[in-house]
Amino acid sequence: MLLLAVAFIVAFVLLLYMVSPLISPKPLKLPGAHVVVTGGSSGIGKCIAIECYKQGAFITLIARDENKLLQTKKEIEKYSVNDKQVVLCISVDVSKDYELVENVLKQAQEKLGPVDLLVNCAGTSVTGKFEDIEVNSFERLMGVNYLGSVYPSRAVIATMKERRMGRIVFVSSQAGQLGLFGYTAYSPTKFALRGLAEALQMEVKPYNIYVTVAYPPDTDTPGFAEESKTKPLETKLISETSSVCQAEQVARVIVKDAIQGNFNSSVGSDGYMLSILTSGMSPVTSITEGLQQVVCMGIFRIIGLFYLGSFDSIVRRCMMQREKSESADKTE
Ligand SMILES: NC(=O)C1=CN([C@@H]2O[C@H](COP(=O)(O)OP(=O)(O)OC[C@H]3O[C@@H](n4cnc5c(N)ncnc54)[C@H](OP(=O)(O)O)[C@@H]3O)[C@@H](O)[C@H]2O)C=CC1
Ligand SMILES: CCCCCCCCCCCCCCCC(=O)[C@@H](N)CO
Repeated sequence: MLLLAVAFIVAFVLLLYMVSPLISPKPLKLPGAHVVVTGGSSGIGKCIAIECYKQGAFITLIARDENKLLQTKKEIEKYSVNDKQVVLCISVDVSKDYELVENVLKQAQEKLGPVDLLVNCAGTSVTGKFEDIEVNSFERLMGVNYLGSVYPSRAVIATMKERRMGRIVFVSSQAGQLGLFGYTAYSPTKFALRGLAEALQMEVKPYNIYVTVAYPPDTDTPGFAEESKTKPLETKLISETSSVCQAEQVARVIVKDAIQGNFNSSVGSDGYMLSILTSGMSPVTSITEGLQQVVCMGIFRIIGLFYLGSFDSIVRRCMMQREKSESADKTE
């Protein structure tokens, strides 16, 4: 009986592997490809642009600050692998006016050809207690992080469908996989990207277009330094659970996953566990990935419950500390 069950499982797994070429996309060829990176003038976006440029791609950088763009262009050009390569800069706010975003992307495509890979990396964060975050910050973050990814994607998708090829990356965050103290304005914008990516992937898969959602951990960038200035103590302590990554490393992983057309892109062991744990109804891009999810999800939930317990106790300790020092202040 046991033997029969084992034989059945083995046969099932073999069958899965036989059909695996049907669900695994063909890798994207970066040499000569046109890669657009929003938020490409700083941090993770800049490193993604450098990584693609090193592999022979033509780059369009999109961000608001022109000086930062030009400086980054110079920095990237140091890594050229042939003399035809171009780095184009476009100064535009990705979150304000759809028509404008569509226009500048049209111009970029006239110069460097149709977009092969779009990386939506422009984003920003605000941390604080729910009641301390300015009301307009909720709207602003949704604008930049969510709509700022919708607009460029919406602007390139028709051409990608016509060409029956293309890749779109959404840079979410580990805070787009679980909600943490201090991230009431930021997390929802990153969760939203996951919903967008799942729905879009189902629409465009028959057109050979693949969508990737990246969930980076805390990463050493100018944006992270800015965020750290006003981060609540609770958020700091909780985040220290996992260490801060280098932007180059995060970028390498994202570019590799985008090339392979993986739906999910995560960094490190926490990232791996979180992605398995939150895989839900997201598409799989390899049999191995599906099997890992089936086998590991329960165990990772148990580990996750311990993490949640420790986060709750951090929050409680901070609250008690605060109340103690407040009452001490009053009695003085
Ligand atoms: N660093 C981290 O710890 C993590 C970051 N992330 C995500 O990764 C992405 C990049 O983060 P990071 O590298 O730290 O960020 P940085 O702040 O270092 O860079 C942000 C980039 O986005 C551009 N940008 C911001 N707002 C707009 C806008 N409205 N229109 C166009 N461009 C804009 C900025 O240029 P300019 O200001 O000139 O427009 C800049 O190029 C973000 O989406 C972030 O949420 C995810 C997980 C962890
Ligand atoms: C089995 C499950 C294990 C779970 C481990 C969870 C560890 C959580 C650490 C979360 C760190 C928050 C990252 C946010 C980064 C970000 O987006 C901002 N820095 C942007 O600037």
